[in-house]
Order: sequence, then C-alpha cells, then structure tokens
Amino acid sequence: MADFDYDLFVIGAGSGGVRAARVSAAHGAKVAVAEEHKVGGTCVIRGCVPKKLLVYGAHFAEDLADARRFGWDVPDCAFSWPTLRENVLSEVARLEGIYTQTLGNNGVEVIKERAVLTGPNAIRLASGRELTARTILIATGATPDVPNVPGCEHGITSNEVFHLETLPKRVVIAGGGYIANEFAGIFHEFGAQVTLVNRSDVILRGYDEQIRDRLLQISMTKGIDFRFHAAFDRVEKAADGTITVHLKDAKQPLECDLLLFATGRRPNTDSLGLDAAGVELDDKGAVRVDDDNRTNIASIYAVGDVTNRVQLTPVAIREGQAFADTVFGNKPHRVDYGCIPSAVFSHPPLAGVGLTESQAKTKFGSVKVYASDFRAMKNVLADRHERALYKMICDPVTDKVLGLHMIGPDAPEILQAAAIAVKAGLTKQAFDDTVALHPSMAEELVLLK
Ligand SMILES: Cc1cc2nc3c(=O)[nH]c(=O)nc-3n(C[C@H](O)[C@H](O)[C@H](O)COP(=O)(O)OP(=O)(O)OC[C@H]3O[C@@H](n4cnc5c(N)ncnc54)[C@H](O)[C@@H]3O)c2cc1C
Ligand SMILES: NC(=O)c1ccc[n+]([C@@H]2O[C@H](COP(=O)([O-])OP(=O)(O)OC[C@H]3O[C@@H](n4cnc5c(N)ncnc54)[C@H](O)[C@@H]3O)[C@@H](O)[C@H]2O)c1
Repeated sequence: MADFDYDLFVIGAGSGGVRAARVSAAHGAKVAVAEEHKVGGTCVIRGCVPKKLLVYGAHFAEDLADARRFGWDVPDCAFSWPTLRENVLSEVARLEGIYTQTLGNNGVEVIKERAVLTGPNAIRLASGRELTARTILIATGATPDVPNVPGCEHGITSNEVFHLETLPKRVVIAGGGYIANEFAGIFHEFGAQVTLVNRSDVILRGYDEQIRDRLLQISMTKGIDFRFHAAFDRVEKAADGTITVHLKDAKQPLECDLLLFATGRRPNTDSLGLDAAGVELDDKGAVRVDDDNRTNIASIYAVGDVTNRVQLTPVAIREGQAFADTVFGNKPHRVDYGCIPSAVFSHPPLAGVGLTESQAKTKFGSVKVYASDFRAMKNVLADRHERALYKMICDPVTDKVLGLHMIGPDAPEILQAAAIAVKAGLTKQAFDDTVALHPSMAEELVLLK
C-alpha cells in the first residue's frame, strides 16, 4: 500500500475544515490543515461573529433612545467606531487563538500557508513543499463576487468592512441579500445615510414574501433608501474620497463615502489545482460532490461553501462532522438538509424555517396560514411603531406545521427553539396545547389564530 505523509490533508481552516480536521484526528487519523489567511475562516474572522457583534453594537442606538421612555436619563451619547472596531477585532483574535489551540490539542498539524492540489493524493504549499495524503478535503469556502463594472475597485466587500478607518457618513450597498440587509441596518443605526441598490425588486429571495416585505417597510420608514431594478453603470472616485455611483437609466448619480458590494459569494476553486487532480466542478465553479461529500476522484472530498449547497456555518460544520465520522470514524451518516433554520440579522431581525407560504402552496395546493401581527410590548412603551409578524404555514389535511417565519425583536433566538418542533413534524394542535409563557413575544406562537 502507498505510504502517505498524512491520512488526511484539509485545505482551509474555516467552519467545515476545522470540524473535519479535529474530529478526524480524534478518530485516530494523522491530520494536517493548511490555512492561507486565519484559522477560523469566514465565520469567525470576517463573517457571522464580527457581524453579529456589530449588530449588537449598532442596536444600542435604539436601546439608548428607548431607555428614555423607560425612565432613564440618558444624555446624548457619542459613538466611537474605533472602540467598537478594536474590541471586535480583539475578540476575533481571541477566538482565532482558541480555534488554533483546539486543533493543536487534538493533534492536528496547522500549516499557515496556501495549499493547492497537484494530484489525487498530492498537495503543494506556497513555500514549495510537496506533501501527500491518503485523503484530501477541500474546505476552501467562498469569496465575495464583485460585478465587473468600471471602477468597481473603488468599492469594498465584507472582507474589508470590519477594518474601516472611519465610519462613513453616506453608504451605498450593492445587493439585496443577507449581507446587504444586515449592513444596511448596521450602518443606519450608526447614523449613516444608507442606499441599497438592487438589480431586481426583491430583497432576501427565499424568505417568506410578507416577512421580507415587512422588513422593507420598516427599513424604508427608518430612512434607508432602496433603489430597485437598478444596474451599475460605472463608479468613480474623486481626490477627496467621494465615490460617485452611476446607475443605468438614473438621472442622478449616487454620491457616497463607502460603496459595499454584497452581491453574493462564489466558491473558492480558482487556481486550486483541481484540474491537475481531475476534480469536476459544476457550472457555477463549485466542487461537485455526492451525498457523502465525495468528489468524482475517490481520494478527494469537499465540504462547506466551496460546494455551494447551503452557505451557512452550521451546515458546513455538519458536513465536516459527517465526512470525519464516515471516512475515519466508522460511523457513516449524512447531513439532513430538511428544515434548516436561518436568520437575517437586520434591524429588526427576521428568521424562518421550512416552507414559505408560496413554496407550500406550490407543493400542496392549498395551505392553512396563521399569523400574528403585533407590536412588542417593549416597542409600545418605547413609542416605536415597528410591528412584528409571525406566520405559521400548515398542511390543512394533517395539521402539520410546514413552515414558521417571523420578523421582530429576537426573532432568531425564538425561531431556533421553535424550529425543533417544526423539524420534529409537530402539528398546529401541539403548539396550541402548549400553555403560553406570559408575557413574552414567543407566546404568540402558541396563540396563533
Ligand atoms: C459577512 C458574512 C456574514 C455571515 N454571517 C453568517 C451568519 O450569521 N450565519 C451563518 O450561518 N453564516 C454566515 N455567513 C456564512 C458563513 O460564514 C459560511 O457559510 C461559512 O464560513 C462556510 O464555512 P467553510 O468552512 O465552507 O468556509 P470558510 O469559513 O470560508 O473557510 C474557508 C477557509 O479556507 C481558506 N482557504 C481558501 N483557499 C485556501 C487555500 N488554497 N489554501 C489554504 N487555505 C485556503 C480561507 O482563508 C478560509 O479561512 C456569513 C458570511 C459572511 C461573508
Ligand atoms: N445571517 C446569515 O446567515 C448570513 C449572513 C451573511 C451571509 N450569509 C451567507 O453568505 C452568502 C453571501 O451573502 P450575500 O449577501 O453576498 O449573498 P446573497 O446571495 O444573500 O445576496 C446576493 C444579492 O446580490 C444580488 N446580485 C448578485 N449578483 C449581482 C450583480 N452582478 N449585480 C447586482 N446585484 C447582484 C442578488 O440579486 C442578491 O440580492 C449568503 O447567501 C448566505 O448564505 C449568511
């Protein structure tokens, strides 16, 4: 049998790669992981974690204002972006250290270099070192996809947004998805004038229509400007730093201090040596894998965003775990992609699990929809005119809950717990049978009419 340097070589120490490396090593494999940037990957270094911390930081703008209605004598407060930025970055550095240490404690060798494939069992590091492995796992994630318009280099992406020198006063965000809506909320709360430029008239495609419409209404009421059916023509930057965004068919260009492209992420497969190894890609450049995360080359597997299945951290982690248990743990299992809960950490946040109303209608013909459209008690006293909306979509024959969708304070926290019931296939009656926990927002879920 051929002799290899490692049982497993993982390319990319992000959500999927770290889990796969750590668990495979715990199963007894000799494992190395190569990372070209920072251990932790997108989620920890420049995604979920620093984003959520900025969301918390931004929300104080509303909390401080609301506190006055609750009797607190809050003076006019100044916000210091450098303080929040540095605190967030040092938390990220702390987490990076913990991830690196955990890999080491599990006996995983961490190689802080770019790695590329040179064959089905062969890897070359940036330093030129050649290594071999019985199994290779591609966990290289995805990278921001910036539309190729003249002057696009004057914009930034989510990779850079956590490191801004100063807080911009005017922000233009391209895109209408997760990152666009989350950062529209963040910058707006920090006091910037935000314009979101979207090529269609739909934001957050895939979420329930009424829920995303509610976010749109609330965002517009707050003063976020939306430009729909807007295509970029060109971008210019003046000596004083002002960025001018020219849109096709628009009379007036948009002027801003920061242009953020949030126009999707493409799998990191460029120049990775996949052709040398014979690994097949799909038409979007993602690594094609089977249900066991295996590519067309028997020794090479892939997990996470690089496979472009569901670009979420918990999914990448589950794929990494399933790979490790199946290939090295003698405990084969597959990821169940049904009923994955997801959330957008906008202001207010929204979350959903299961089928949206229109998806359910397409699948089942007719469905039963229960809804609660209410103002959270806290918002009433704060004189904040934002209404929450909870929707439950049910099969009219079996009474089974097919989908649950909500927008309002703490929606992601509430939905995570309720998603267990939806995943378990519970009925509306089971929700009704549960006594309300009063007073709470979540009690609306067991009082839906
Ligand atoms: C701004 C933002 C916010 C997000 N927020 C959320 C959220 O709230 N919730 C959620 O579930 N998901 C969120 N995501 C998505 C989430 O971050 C990804 O789905 C997840 O990180 C994917 O994990 P992964 O292991 O596939 O890839 P990654 O975490 O991207 O890891 C891939 C790693 O591979 C490294 N790499 C790439 N090529 C090479 C190479 N040739 N050699 C060595 N190393 C290499 C990269 O540097 C990277 O560290 C967010 C993403 C972004 C951008
Ligand atoms: N809360 C979360 O879980 C969270 C947060 C951020 C990111 N993410 C993950 O990261 C992924 C990437 O986030 P994202 O917001 O960049 O992508 P997205 O897919 O959510 O949204 C991309 C947006 O860009 C638009 N777009 C695409 N190409 C364009 C072009 N050429 N010109 C103009 N507009 C264009 C699309 O119409 C869409 O509105 C998400 O799909 C998601 O899986 C998750």
